[in-house]
Parts: sequence; structure tokens; C-alpha cells
Amino acid sequence: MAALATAKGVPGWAEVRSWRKAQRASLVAQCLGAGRAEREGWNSTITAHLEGLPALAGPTGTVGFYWPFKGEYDPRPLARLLHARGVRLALPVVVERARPVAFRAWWPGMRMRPGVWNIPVPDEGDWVRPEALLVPLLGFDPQGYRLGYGGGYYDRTLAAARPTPPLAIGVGFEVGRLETIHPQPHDVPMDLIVTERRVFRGSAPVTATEGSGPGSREGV
Ligand SMILES: Nc1nc2c(c(=O)[nH]1)N(C=O)[C@@H](CNc1ccc(C(=O)N[C@@H](CCC(=O)O)C(=O)O)cc1)CN2
Ligand SMILES: Nc1ncnc2c1ncn2[C@@H]1O[C@H](COP(=O)(O)OP(=O)(O)OP(=O)(O)O)[C@@H](O)[C@H]1O
Repeated sequence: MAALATAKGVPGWAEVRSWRKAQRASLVAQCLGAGRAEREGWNSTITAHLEGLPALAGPTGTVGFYWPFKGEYDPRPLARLLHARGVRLALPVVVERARPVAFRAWWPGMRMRPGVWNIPVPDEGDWVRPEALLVPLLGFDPQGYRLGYGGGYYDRTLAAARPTPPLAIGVGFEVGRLETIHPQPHDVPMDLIVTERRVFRGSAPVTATEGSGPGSREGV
């Protein structure tokens, strides 16, 4: 998909913001338009990629995931699998508007309640700090920058966790690949991005169907 036209040089935040708004709408439509069977295929391929990441091998550490919304990758099968491996899981909870999200422990069958946008959140359990975070991507670029739903919650959460932020693993579909999302100072890039096609760090493939290149990183 085309980047924002830059005839006048680097676009300002107002231009970028309205461009992102249009991109979000178009990406949601494209993703839902792909159809359920195709998305399910992408989902299971992404789960297989994630399952193999040493960072999620467990059994120590806490992995933050998310309850899927609209056409997002569904990380619930992965969460059940990691739970069975002894990995602790957590879900984001919007505790205050325009503030970082908090994470609450999740386990299969726990009590949940509807949160913002009716996304289910844990209604019991400890508040925790994940060491790794699955972050939903609506769009992403080769530098690892992401486009989400526009609340800025993940950017704020990763910024607030400095100097020891969790490993940010962006998950999304190849239809979300953009030339650039026109990163702004508040945007925090992902450490890894996983799609149905490959796992990459910036422009460097980690494990790729097209083979591992010089940028390949073993042991991530
Ligand atoms: N599945 C899933 N869970 C998630 C997220 C996500 O992207 N996916 N989030 C990732 O962030 C958080 C919730 N994200 C939210 C993002 C925006 C708004 C919101 O109120 N949006 C306003 C408009 C925002 C604006 O333009 O300023 C609205 O809808 O009116 C609420 C929650 C936590 N849980
Ligand atoms: N660390 C921060 N401190 C204050 N405001 C922030 C911070 N990070 C992001 N924001 C604000 O939040 C909004 C996020 O817009 P942006 O287009 O980056 O959202 P997004 O990354 O797609 O959303 P989300 O993370 O919710 O999926 C912007 O208005 C931005 O200024």
C-alpha cells in the first residue's frame, strides 16, 4: 500500500494522523474481507511460528497476550498451549483512559468481565509485569513500527516500562504490511514481528520460509 505522499517533504503529525485513520479503516476492511477460512489458516501458521520462539518457551516468565477483537490474530490457542507448558499468562486492562494498560494474570476458565470496547478482561487474579508481550498489529512497516487502533495504549505501556520494557512481539497479517507508518517520536518499534509468512526483526528475517539471511537471529 502506498505511503503518504510527501511532495511537501516530511508530513506533519496532523497529516500522519488522518492518513493513519484512513489506513486503519482500509486495513480492517481488507482483513475482514479476506474471509474466515483464510484468516484461520493465517492464525494457525502464526501460532506455529510463535510456539517455536525461544522467548516463549517457558516455563518461567509471564507473557502478556490479548483477547482478539475484530479481525486480529487470535492468540488464545497459543495462550492455552503456553499455559500447558507452565508459562504464566496475562491480559491487558485499560484502567484509565490515555494511560498505560495494566496486566492481570489469566488462566483458562477464569472469571472475566467486559472491559473497554466490550473486550473481556480478567475479573480476579494478581496484577503482573510481563517479560514478553504479544501486541496486535493492524499495520506494520519494515522498521518494526506498528499501527494499532489509535488509542496509543501499547506505545504508552512500552514507554512507561522503560528501562526494562518487555520483549514486544508484534503479530499481524501480511495484508498489514506498509512501506512506512511514518513513525512519530511517541511510536515504539516492535522487537519482533510475526506474520503468517515469517518472523522478522526490523527488515531482518529470523525464521523465514524464504530462508534465513545474514540478519538471521538465532536464540531470540
Ligand atoms: N484485542 C485487543 N485488546 C486490547 C487492545 C487491542 O488493540 N486489541 N488495546 C490496544 O490498544 C487496548 C484497548 N485499546 C483501546 C483503544 C482505543 C480505545 C478508545 O477509546 N478509542 C476511542 C478513540 C481513540 C482516539 O482516537 O483517541 C474510541 O473508540 O472512541 C479504547 C481501547 C487493550 N486491549
Ligand atoms: N508515551 C506517550 N505519552 C503520551 N501520549 C502518547 C504516548 N504514546 C502515544 N501517545 C498518544 O497516543 C496516540 C497514539 O496514536 P497512534 O496512531 O500511535 O496509535 P496506535 O499505536 O495505532 O494505537 P494503539 O497502541 O492503541 O493500538 C497519539 O495521539 C499519541 O500522541
